[in-house]
Amino acid sequence: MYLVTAEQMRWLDGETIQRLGIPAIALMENAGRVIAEEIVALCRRRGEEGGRNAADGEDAGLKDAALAGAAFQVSADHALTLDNAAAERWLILVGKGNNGGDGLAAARYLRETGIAVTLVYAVPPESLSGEAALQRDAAAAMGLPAVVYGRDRLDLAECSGILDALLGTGAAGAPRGAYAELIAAANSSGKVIVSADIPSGLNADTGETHEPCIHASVTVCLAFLKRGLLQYPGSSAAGHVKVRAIGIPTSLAPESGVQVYLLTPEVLHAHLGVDLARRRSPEGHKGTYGHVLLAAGTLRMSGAGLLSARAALRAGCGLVTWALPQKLLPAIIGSAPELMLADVGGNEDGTWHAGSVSELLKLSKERDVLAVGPGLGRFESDTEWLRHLWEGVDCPLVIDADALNILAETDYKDWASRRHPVILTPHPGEMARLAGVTTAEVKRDRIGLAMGYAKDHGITIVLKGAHTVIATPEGQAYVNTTGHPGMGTGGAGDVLTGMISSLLAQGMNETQAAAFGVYLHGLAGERAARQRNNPAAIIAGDIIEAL
Ligand SMILES: NC(=O)C1=CN([C@@H]2O[C@H](COP(=O)(O)OP(=O)(O)OC[C@H]3O[C@@H](n4cnc5c(N)ncnc54)[C@H](OP(=O)(O)O)[C@@H]3O)[C@@H](O)[C@H]2O)[C@@H](O)CC1
Ligand SMILES: Nc1ncnc2c1ncn2[C@@H]1O[C@H](COP(=O)(O)OP(=O)(O)O)[C@@H](O)[C@H]1O
Ligand SMILES: [K+]
Repeated sequence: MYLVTAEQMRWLDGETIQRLGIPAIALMENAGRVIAEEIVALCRRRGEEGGRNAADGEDAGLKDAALAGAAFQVSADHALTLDNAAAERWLILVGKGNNGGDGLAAARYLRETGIAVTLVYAVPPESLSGEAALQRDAAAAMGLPAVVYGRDRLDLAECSGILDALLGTGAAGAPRGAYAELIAAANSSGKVIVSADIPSGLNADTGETHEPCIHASVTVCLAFLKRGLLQYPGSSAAGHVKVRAIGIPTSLAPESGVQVYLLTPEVLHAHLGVDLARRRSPEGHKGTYGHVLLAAGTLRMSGAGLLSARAALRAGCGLVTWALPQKLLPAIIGSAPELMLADVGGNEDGTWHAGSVSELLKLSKERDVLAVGPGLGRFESDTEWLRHLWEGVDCPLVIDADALNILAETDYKDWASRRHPVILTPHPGEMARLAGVTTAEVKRDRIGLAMGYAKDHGITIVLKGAHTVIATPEGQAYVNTTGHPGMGTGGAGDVLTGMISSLLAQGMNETQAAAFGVYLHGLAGERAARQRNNPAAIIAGDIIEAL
């Protein structure tokens, strides 16, 4: 599934209208209809008590084999049929642009089901133009009651639900005047809110929420998923996002320049070529599945290295060598018997020493991936140490945690270019240091920032946190939705580093390994949570055990 910007969406609208010759009003009709269908579905879910609904009626009829086989049958448009329609009263908040037009079309379809609707114009209806004006006139001709905000009396307490069709992808800046007042009133009404396309007040590209922004229960996103709906806080404002087709062909998307995808099993398989079943050759042996070298851990943070190493093993690679300061050895021996340990010297206090680089370079010659960073800490000449690894290690590199902080302090673009790929796995704080911006700036547009950085530096970025973004040097991005806030627990990122390294060692390319690693990490987190009373109870080791 594609994730588009408002600009790409406008291009797609335009092409459908101009090249395909589909009138804009037809797209708006489709939009209105799918929005109405989702509202009806919502009313049906919450409202039914006793009595049969239309679906039950159909089922009962079909169960009667004699009738089903012989009798002529007619059924109504189920998607727009509602038994308890009389109990519903919806307010349709109508903006001046096409988003308002979608709302007006939806109002007509809702009225057809028997739901009482009242149009609430944010601006005088005379100021609508184009297709929205056509919808205004159709609604008026149908006799739908309408009020104008600020001119007529309005009591939100009298409704059973609110359709927010104030602002869509054409919005610029924070909602102004009547728009802002209506959004604030809708939010404080306590009524269920459905948003047309995006919650009004949301930046459709970045996911920033203006003050005020609608807090919807459901957002009926039209044609293509908007990037802002996948980025927090936009994701929270949108509620349950339902993407519905309105007649704009998906085949146009590649031409629009869209490069961002929702990370689904289908995208992993069909677009990235990942074998989700991870089939293995019957002849395979531990040498077939690759060997990860991990440079991680200090005496104080030995657990980070252990978590990464164990996660790498559980993610399926054949062998893991953990290179660690000598002082850690007595504490670690026996803690994971499946691991190989490599003593690389180090300082008396159990920290790393830059002299370890020659041993690491030697070890890396017989390994398929080098992962560096978890629990590494900082040490004298660590920049030169990392530079030697960057320039001298002849296999893919995964860089995490303190190794990212080392990179952030230097202009590594000046380092010799590498033959093999690099994956950086920052959380937003580390990303901020790398990009030289504040954490708030990273959060403002995670997708945009990760894409820009990855392309500019010729590396793969895994920007962690809710809805992790994987951005490639070629300018594509994938947004993950597996996982949950319970995974915000010490060491969860170390587990991810081990998993991505393991998938690389098994022969996946950097995009496959990063995307699939993130996806599996989230799924494992979900599985781990199901075994607890509360998702907050999981710890990083549980994620490994759930792999
Ligand atoms: N055929 C199509 O194109 C299709 C379009 N579709 C639908 O159209 C939507 C996009 O429609 P759109 O481009 O008309 O813009 P939209 O979001 O309705 O608002 C713009 C209006 O609001 C105003 N305004 C702007 N910012 C404001 C602010 N901060 N505070 C207050 N007012 C503000 C601004 O007025 P102005 O200030 O310029 O006078 C302008 O007139 C899209 O999300 C989808 O729902 C789908 O049905 C598919 C087919
Ligand atoms: N709300 C969330 N939803 C999904 N995944 C999350 C959420 N919060 C954290 N995570 C995941 O948990 C991991 C935390 O990593 P990180 O911050 O590096 O922790 P640590 O440094 O302790 O290992 C990341 O993979 C991140 O994406
Ligand atoms: K809206």
